[in-house]
Amino acid sequence: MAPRVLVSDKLSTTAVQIFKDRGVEVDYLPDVGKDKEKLLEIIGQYDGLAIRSATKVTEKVIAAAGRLRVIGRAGIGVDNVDIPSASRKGIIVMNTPFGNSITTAEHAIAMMFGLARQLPAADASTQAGKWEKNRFMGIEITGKTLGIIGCGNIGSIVATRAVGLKMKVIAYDPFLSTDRAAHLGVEKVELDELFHRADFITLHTPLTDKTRGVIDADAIAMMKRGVRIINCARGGLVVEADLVEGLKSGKVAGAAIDVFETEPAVDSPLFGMENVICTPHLGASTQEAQENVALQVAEQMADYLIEGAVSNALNMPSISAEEAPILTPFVKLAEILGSFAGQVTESPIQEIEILYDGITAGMNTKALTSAAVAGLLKPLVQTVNMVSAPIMAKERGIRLSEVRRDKTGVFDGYIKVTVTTEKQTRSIAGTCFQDGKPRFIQIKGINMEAEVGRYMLYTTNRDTPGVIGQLGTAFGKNGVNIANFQLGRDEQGGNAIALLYLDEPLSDEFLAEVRALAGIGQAKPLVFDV
Ligand SMILES: NC(=O)c1ccc[n+]([C@@H]2O[C@H](COP(=O)([O-])OP(=O)(O)OC[C@H]3O[C@@H](n4cnc5c(N)ncnc54)[C@H](O)[C@@H]3O)[C@@H](O)[C@H]2O)c1
Ligand SMILES: O=C(O)[C@H](O)COP(=O)(O)O
Repeated sequence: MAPRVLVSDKLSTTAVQIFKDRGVEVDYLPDVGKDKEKLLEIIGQYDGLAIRSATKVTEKVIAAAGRLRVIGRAGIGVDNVDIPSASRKGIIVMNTPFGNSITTAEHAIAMMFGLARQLPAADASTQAGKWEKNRFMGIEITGKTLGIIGCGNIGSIVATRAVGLKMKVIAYDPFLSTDRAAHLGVEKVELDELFHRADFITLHTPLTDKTRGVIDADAIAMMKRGVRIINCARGGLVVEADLVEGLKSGKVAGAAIDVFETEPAVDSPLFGMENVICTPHLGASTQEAQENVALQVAEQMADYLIEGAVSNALNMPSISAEEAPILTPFVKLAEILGSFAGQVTESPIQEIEILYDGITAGMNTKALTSAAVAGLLKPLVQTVNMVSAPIMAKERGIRLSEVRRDKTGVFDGYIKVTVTTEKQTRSIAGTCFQDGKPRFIQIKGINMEAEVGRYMLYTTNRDTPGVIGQLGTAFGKNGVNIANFQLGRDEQGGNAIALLYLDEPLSDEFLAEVRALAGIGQAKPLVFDV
């Protein structure tokens, strides 16, 4: 039976033609994505779902999708898809990470010009017959400072365009290496400095726990009077109520907003404000970008549904059918080791070395390395996957190396990920036991053996009596259950570490309490996709 795909958002009809040509049955129902009940009613009939940002693929939709095998996002952001739920159900989620980047960067630049010369308001006034030549005094952008928050695919394109426009470009992105910044012609700065110096600020990060509300009242307070703010990335990066206050006070001279806290945005306090430009999530809406993403998503989904080939998947490694049973647990292990390193690393990465010992040295280390790098980059680069991880590492100037060697220790084989940043070198090793479950076996050169849990806490301390006791007492006092508690140290009285496997995530307050305990060095909450 031919696989069947539902296209539930407005995609170029190129996608429909490709599905048909590849022998996939397709229903093009571009309004269904906005109709939650209808989507729930019909999703059970499909093997594939092709979407843009309007369709919300919630846990409920996934639960109703009895035969769904692949969700294809014709675009970049997948924050409208519940990926953990899809993964749990074995549904692949794929996107098209580069197809609309240029178009979105151009929209941000257009917004910048729109703000500088108040084009929408000047147009409306002129067409209303007012000829208000004195009302619309603009500013030049030449020589002005553009602050880019998030210098990935789109941010980098904005940067090069702005350099061409003779702007001074500064960027804040924890994953931007000094070399890459130099190559782009931008100055890498810390966030506070960006706020202090920028005349225009443009946002190009994913929406994560770290970036949510990055432009709030405190941030605005640090900015130059007369700053202009552009958001063509995700609603939620800017606290809209704080932006409104900033505009009212005159601190913010203008704002151009393509994405909103709630979409569709049919009502907003920003609407009608002086020098505010709003567009309805149009960043990716050009003929060229829509052709790119529609063609690519349809080809990728057909490849998978017809041939089982996987590309640009966010939750699935590219592995052949034969090697899958042996490799899959080690792919998961590699991703977890990378994720551990990524979550504890706070400065730009220069080098990643992955050591394959014993049986792992004979495996498909390309897939394992990709999984480790994807795990490492994922906390910062939402769209990274096993296919794109090595390219993204390269683009960011990160040196990547593999070392393979015969079995050296008690384990049949293990993987060790060593990350060198501008500040330090850190390593983490793990293996899989017969049960296929990943275990951490060494952190920063200290041996230990710890299971991997969804919520974990990693702490460092000096090996002195009482530190661990206080930690346990603090957990008891706060009613947070510890499922597993593993300790390790390099020598008596030396450096010690602890890994706690918790039943629930820690609150910020409790984490602050842990960090304040006497003797505790670092205390880092970790989350793993297990
Ligand atoms: N308006 C639209 O229609 C439209 C179109 C395309 C993409 N987007 C959105 O634009 C955003 C960027 O897309 P992209 O393709 O450039 O993604 P990307 O993954 O290539 O780049 C994101 C960058 O953000 C950086 N980053 C992550 N956390 C950060 C933090 N806390 N502070 C500063 N930088 C941080 C990452 O290091 C990375 O370099 C995404 O949210 C995407 O969904 C919007
Ligand atoms: O993340 C993206 O690719 C953009 O937000 C585009 O969204 P759209 O496909 O709904 O225009």
